[in-house]
Amino acid sequence: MTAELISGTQIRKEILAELAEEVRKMKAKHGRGPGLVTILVGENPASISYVTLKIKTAEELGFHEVQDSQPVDISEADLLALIDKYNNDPTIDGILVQLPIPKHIDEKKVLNAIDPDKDVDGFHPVNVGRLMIGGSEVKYPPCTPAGIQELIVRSGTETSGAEVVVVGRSNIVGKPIAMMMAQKGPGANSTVTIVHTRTKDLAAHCKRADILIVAAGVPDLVKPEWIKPGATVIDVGVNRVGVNETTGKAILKGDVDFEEAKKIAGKITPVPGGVGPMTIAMLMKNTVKSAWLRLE
Ligand SMILES: Nc1nc(=O)c2c([nH]1)NC[C@@H]1CN(c3ccc(C(=O)N[C@@H](CCC(=O)O)C(=O)O)cc3)C=[N+]21
Repeated sequence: MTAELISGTQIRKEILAELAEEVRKMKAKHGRGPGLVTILVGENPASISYVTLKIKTAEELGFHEVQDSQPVDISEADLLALIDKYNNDPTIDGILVQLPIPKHIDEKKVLNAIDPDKDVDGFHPVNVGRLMIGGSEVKYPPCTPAGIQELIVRSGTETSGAEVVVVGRSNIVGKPIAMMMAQKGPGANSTVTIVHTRTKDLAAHCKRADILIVAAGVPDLVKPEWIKPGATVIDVGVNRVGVNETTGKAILKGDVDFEEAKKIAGKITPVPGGVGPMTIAMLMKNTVKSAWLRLE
C-alpha cells in the first residue's frame, strides 16, 4: 500500500480562491484590500526566496503589498522605528519581519515591537498567550501550525482522541502545534506528546502516533520503522540538501525519509509541496482577517 498524498499545493489553491473572493468584497465595500508589509533585513538567499513567494501570492490576491528591504547593518533602533512607522500606518494590516534577523539585533525586542493587532505571524507574546487560552481568544494563529492543522483536517484525519506526537519544540512550530492539537474544539481534542533530540527512545514515541508531526530540521530523521502503519505523517522540515545542476534551484528534503515512509503511512505530506505552501496561505488568511477587523 502506498500512502495517500496530502497536497499542500492543492489545498492552498482552495484557500487562496476563498480569500480572493473576500478581498473582492472588501474592495467593493471599503475601497481597499488588505495591506501587508514584509521587512527583509540583509540578503539571506532562503529568506529572499520565501519573501518572493509571499509577495507573489499577496499580489495575486489583490493585496496592497509593501516590500521593505533593509541593509544587513541597519541598527536596532532604526529597525524598531521602521516597525513603529508601519504600526501607525492605517493602510497596513499585517507586518512581517522575515526571520532570522542579523545577530546584532535583539529578535525578542523586534517581535515585541510589532502591534499585536498587526502581528499576522502570530509571534508576539500577546498572540502566543491568546493561542494558549484557545477558542475565540485566538486572533492570529501562527502560520505554519495553522497550515498543519488545516492539512490534517482537510485530509479527513480524525483528531479527536488521536495520539499526536510532535517532534521538535520550537516557538514557531513544535510548541504551538502541540498546544493547538490538545485544545478543546474541532480539528483538535488530541492526546499530545512533545519529543525532541534529548528524548529517550524517540522511535518508540513516534511509533505510537496516529498523527506524527515532524519539525526537527534534520533531514531523514524519521525512519520508516518509526511510523505506525496507517498513520498521518506531516513533514515540516525544509532542508536545503544541495543544488540542482540544471535549474540552479535548491534541492529540498524533509525530516522524514519520504520514499520509504510512504509505504507505511496512511497519509503523508511531501516536501516540497506540503506544509510550505500552507504557511503562506495562512499568512494571507491572517492578513485578510486583520483587515476586516480594522475596517469593521
Ligand atoms: N517572520 C517569519 N515568518 C515566517 O513565516 C517565516 C520566517 N519568518 N522565516 C522562515 C520561515 C520559513 N517559511 C516558509 C515559507 C514558505 C515555504 C514554502 O512555500 N516552501 C515550498 C518550497 C519553496 C522553495 O522552493 O524554497 C514548499 O515546501 O513546497 C517554506 C518555508 C516561512 N517562514
